[in-house]
Amino acid sequence: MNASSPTTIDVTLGARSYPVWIGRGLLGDHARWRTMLRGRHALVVSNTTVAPLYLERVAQGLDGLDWSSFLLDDGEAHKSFANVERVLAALAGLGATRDACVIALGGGVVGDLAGFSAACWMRGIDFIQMPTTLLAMVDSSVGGKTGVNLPAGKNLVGAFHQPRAVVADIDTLTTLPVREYRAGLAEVVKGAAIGDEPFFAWLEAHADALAARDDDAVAEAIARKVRYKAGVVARDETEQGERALLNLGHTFGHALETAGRYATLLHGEGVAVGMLLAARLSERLGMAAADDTARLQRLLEKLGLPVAVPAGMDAQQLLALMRLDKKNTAGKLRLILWRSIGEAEIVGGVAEAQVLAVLHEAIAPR
Ligand SMILES: NC(=O)c1ccc[n+]([C@@H]2O[C@H](COP(=O)([O-])OP(=O)(O)OC[C@H]3O[C@@H](n4cnc5c(N)ncnc54)[C@H](O)[C@@H]3O)[C@@H](O)[C@H]2O)c1
Ligand SMILES: O=C(O)C(=O)C[C@@H](O)[C@H](O)[C@H](O)COP(=O)(O)O
Ligand SMILES: [Zn+2]
Repeated sequence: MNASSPTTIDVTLGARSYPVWIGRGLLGDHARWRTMLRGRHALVVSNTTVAPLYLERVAQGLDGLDWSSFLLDDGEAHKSFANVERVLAALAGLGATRDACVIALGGGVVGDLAGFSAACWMRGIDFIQMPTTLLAMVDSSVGGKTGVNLPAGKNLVGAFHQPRAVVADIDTLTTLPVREYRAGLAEVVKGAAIGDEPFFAWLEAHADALAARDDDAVAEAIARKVRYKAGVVARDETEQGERALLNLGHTFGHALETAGRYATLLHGEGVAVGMLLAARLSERLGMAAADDTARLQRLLEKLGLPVAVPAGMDAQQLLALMRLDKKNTAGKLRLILWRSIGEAEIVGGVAEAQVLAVLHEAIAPR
């Protein structure tokens, strides 16, 4: 895999189809992504950690355009409505017209917020995802879910707004801290756990290589996960059905992230713990076998991911946060559970008592 021959995976959505390019040196491959910019204006949204590392590489490709950058402070807490307003003010300052393009350079926080800002400006302009975390490459940059958090919960405000292209330059992963890298692996495991048992078995077989950040294993894991997600999104762009499966572990995980005020668990870490809680709930409801839970836990541990609810969390508070999850209907919890590895399903009307039992057990195990 190199700059001249990246892996290309198309997200097929008719006239709004777009390529996901995965390879080395892609931020500097200006000829490739510059063709995606239609107008005269571009706003690069990044953050104070990523911009010093990679903004210059992107800036060289914007020569001749009216462009500027807007940098967020680092962290999930900055995926906020207030920052959307600031990005929109930056677009206004640039004089951005409807053919302008927002470029999201960073992890999922930058991508979600920049994408939502692009969806709002003049009722929707182009944006390009340039993911620089593993999590953003395998998940958040693909599929067009954009949005921000509210104090009441994660991603409560947002829009489906697809990017024009995704430029995943895997060279950027060399500077990614190990904890962030591992958090990205959780979303890879999730894809396999939902609907691809052979991929799950491949992850088990390559867990040591992935934990050691072996280049070939990482590149293959990225491509396999993106191919899987692109297929789901193409079949169900706005989550009327199948796409909800991509939320495995998220009802619990989002509650854990929010309860910790984004200072305790990273998103991917919340998903790791959340998947395990979903597996235990599946077991409790008689849907799945304990062996599958154990297999999931072993893989997460091998990849260096947390598997326990952090100390000090309260089951009732977590349940209250779960009640605001977007999948719920008619005041009832709707969760993604599984029958076995690779066979997840949407389960409505889950009794709160069962969820609480799983939470209590996890918080104070016997
Ligand atoms: N839209 C979706 O479909 C979707 C999917 C999954 C997650 N998400 C969202 O994505 C967010 C999590 O994304 P994330 O895990 O990328 O977190 P993040 O955006 O906070 O990035 C993680 C950390 O890595 C730093 N960083 C980024 N790239 C770097 C690099 N190359 N080198 C060094 N440091 C780098 C960032 O500054 C940050 O400190 C959450 O808000 C989550 O809700 C959205
Ligand atoms: O793309 C999707 O669909 C997902 O659910 C991917 C998730 O990994 C991601 O965290 C997403 O942001 C969650 O969305 P939400 O609808 O639960 O807010
Ligand atoms: Zn996620």
